[in-house]
Amino acid sequence: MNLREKYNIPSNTVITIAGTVGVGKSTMTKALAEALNFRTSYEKVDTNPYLDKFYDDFEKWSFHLQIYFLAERFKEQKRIFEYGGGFIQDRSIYEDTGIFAKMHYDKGTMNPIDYETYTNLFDAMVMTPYFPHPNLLVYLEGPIDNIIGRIQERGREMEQQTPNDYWIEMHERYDNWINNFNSCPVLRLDINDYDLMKNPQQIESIVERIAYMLEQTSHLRK
Ligand SMILES: Nc1ncnc2c1ncn2[C@@H]1O[C@H](COP(=O)(O)OP(=O)(O)O)[C@@H](O)[C@H]1O
Ligand SMILES: Nc1ncnc2c1ncn2[C@H]1C[C@H](O)[C@@H](COP(=O)(O)O)O1
Repeated sequence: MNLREKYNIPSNTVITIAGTVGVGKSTMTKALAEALNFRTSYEKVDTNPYLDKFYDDFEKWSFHLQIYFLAERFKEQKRIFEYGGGFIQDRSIYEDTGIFAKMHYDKGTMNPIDYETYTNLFDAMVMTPYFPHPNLLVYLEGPIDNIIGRIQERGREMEQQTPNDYWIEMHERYDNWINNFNSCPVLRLDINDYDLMKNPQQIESIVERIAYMLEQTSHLRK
């Protein structure tokens, strides 16, 4: 019996993992998908044709990058729907607009016309009754110093070369964003409360908490 069966998690569940860059979403996505025998939907970083250019020149490339991410996530959304759920998704679509696009608009590195075009497109695509929201958003959070340490250790050059102020501002914005988020149920996990790299068996207690949240919010399922 796998953990999904043990904790009575419906096989069509969709769980999205959210949190700032480097907090551990991909690691959590992999561990949860293995534990629950679910499919994964990862953010493609290595094959993203805009990401390096974006970190080199935010102003020039922020609109292109947002459009690219929106298209990629929408395709993934369609794939999840076609399989009938049973997915762990690495980063939610909500963060694109709620964190990244907004942050660059506020900083002046995404121009107001591009921002309006992007948010109109996002709202038309996502904020419709036809868009299936995930059953649960697992939000990973932790101290900014640990997170910057992980970004440095992971070694994506463009992120390593980005000033720490960028990560600090993003971290603060995430805090505000999650406190006001209400598009689907949320389970918050502090990265200091588990270590899936040293103790992979800790995934069971996380699955247990996920199962509890899903049970508590089961009336929201269609
Ligand atoms: N519990 C942990 N302890 C130490 N390092 C971790 C832990 N979880 C993830 N990492 C490391 O932190 C870095 C960022 O993790 P990752 O899962 O890629 O984050 P994200 O997908 O949120 O950007 C990776 O190098 C990963 O190996
Ligand atoms: N919507 C986005 N806008 C700008 N940058 C983004 C967006 N979504 C992801 N990113 C960046 C941030 C990181 O450099 C990589 C991957 O994110 P990660 O949190 O490491 O999975 O893409």
